[in-house]
Amino acid sequence: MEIDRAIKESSDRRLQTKYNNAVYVIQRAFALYEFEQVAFSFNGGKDSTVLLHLLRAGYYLHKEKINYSNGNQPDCMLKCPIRTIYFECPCAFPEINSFTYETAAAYDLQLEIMRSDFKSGLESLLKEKPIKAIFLGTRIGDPNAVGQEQFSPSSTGWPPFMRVNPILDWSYRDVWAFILTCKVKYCSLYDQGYTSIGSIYDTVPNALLSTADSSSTKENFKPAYMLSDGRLERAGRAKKISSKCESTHVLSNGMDNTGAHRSSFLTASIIAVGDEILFGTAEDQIGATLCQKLYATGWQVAHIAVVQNDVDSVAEEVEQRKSRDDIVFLFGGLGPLHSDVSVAGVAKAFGVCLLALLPEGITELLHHETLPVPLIETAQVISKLRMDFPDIYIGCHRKSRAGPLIISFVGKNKIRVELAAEKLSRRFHAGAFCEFSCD
Ligand SMILES: Cc1cc2nc3c(=O)[nH]c(=O)nc-3n(C[C@H](O)[C@H](O)[C@H](O)COP(=O)(O)O)c2cc1C
Ligand SMILES: Nc1ncnc2c1ncn2[C@@H]1O[C@H](COP(=O)(O)OP(=O)(O)OP(=O)(O)O)[C@@H](O)[C@H]1O
Ligand SMILES: [Mg+2]
Repeated sequence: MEIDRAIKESSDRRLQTKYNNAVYVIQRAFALYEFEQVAFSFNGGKDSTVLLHLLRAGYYLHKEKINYSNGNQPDCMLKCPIRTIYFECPCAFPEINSFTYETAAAYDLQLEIMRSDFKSGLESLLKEKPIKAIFLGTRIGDPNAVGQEQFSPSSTGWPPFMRVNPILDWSYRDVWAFILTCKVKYCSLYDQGYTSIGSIYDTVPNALLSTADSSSTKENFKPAYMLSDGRLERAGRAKKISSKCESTHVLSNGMDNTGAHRSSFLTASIIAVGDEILFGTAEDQIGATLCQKLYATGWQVAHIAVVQNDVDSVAEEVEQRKSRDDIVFLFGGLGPLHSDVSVAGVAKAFGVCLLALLPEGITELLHHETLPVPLIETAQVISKLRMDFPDIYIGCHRKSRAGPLIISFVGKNKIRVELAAEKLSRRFHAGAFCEFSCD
């Protein structure tokens, strides 16, 4: 099979691993479901083009396992008559439409054309056909990939089916390495500088591939596979500028979809997490420095915020900024202390779980060179103290990266505050605290 052979003959070890894993997922899906129970969601884009050829390879290898012979068919045309769903939209690029139709015909894909929105289209299709699993070319980094795994049931409110995402962990570079290594056809728009394709209203060539110089009148673009930083794959896609104003998008050519000019800067936002900044006991020094550095490198800082050490406050701020800005910086609240909730807040904003907390018994690894006690040990003691003193606010911060940990106790009853502080100091050896002050 030509795809399998091209990958095996290539010297790209990373691509071989990605290919093997994806084909494994596909073969497991073919083993789990009957052939008529699976469908392929194909839209002519680069990711679904990669998936098409992986499906062909997976289908061939699956069939081979159950002693199937494909006769004398030339293998570059190996068909995969899988049920294929295409949501055709009047706002699709004509090049995308024709590529989808031509490819479907070339590989004998059993095309089901849908002209409604995804959800209602799938609802009616699933009533008619015995579909249980749908292959998608979703990749980590796509806006809708958050929280998904290689096998992910459809979301609540959607008809029930399994989403199978064989290339979920593929990078932009992996996608192009596959396409170029296997020499498969792809939609012509990618040769004109488009790096991710949506509708004609929200997609332009990626400005990072522009070859324009001031003398030429027409702007030319390098092909998509020349984009060196895959993180900027969606730079040619419109950005929703406000959740309240769904219909207004900003394109990277500086125009919004109403034709008005807007800033063509990439935008950043900065979130500082720290009660101490809000109490006025510490100053945020990082934010201002970051603004200067970003501005100097051509970014526009659209927003800077300080939030409490509180999971929901962090989640709310991240949630709002992530859909508006190209990058969100967050600092503070990242250690092992009870008040360090930033990572949990970010996970909540993305609707995912935290993959790793720290296992017990690695306290020595967390020893901070200027702290006489491992930070994690302090964290445990303070957590316990918070249970004993629910009436006292216990905050922790450091003035600088190398500075000592400042633990503050705030409460209405001075005796209780002193008692809490004393209880803390008794838990550590003499000299662990270099200073003790009471306002
Ligand atoms: C076959 C198929 C299944 C989908 N299943 C889900 C789903 O279970 N949950 C969901 O929120 N969106 C689902 N979507 C919608 C996608 O998450 C996403 O909105 C879509 O690919 C469009 O991306 P766009 O909004 O950038 O055009 C599905 C889309 C397709 C084509
Ligand atoms: N109109 C559609 N019809 C069928 N499937 C679709 C449609 N739009 C998206 N999908 C599915 O969602 C996946 C992810 O879409 P996405 O736009 O990120 O990728 P792509 O179109 O393959 O490539 P690109 O990122 O270059 O646009 C597709 O690979 C496809 O499986
Ligand atoms: Mg697309």
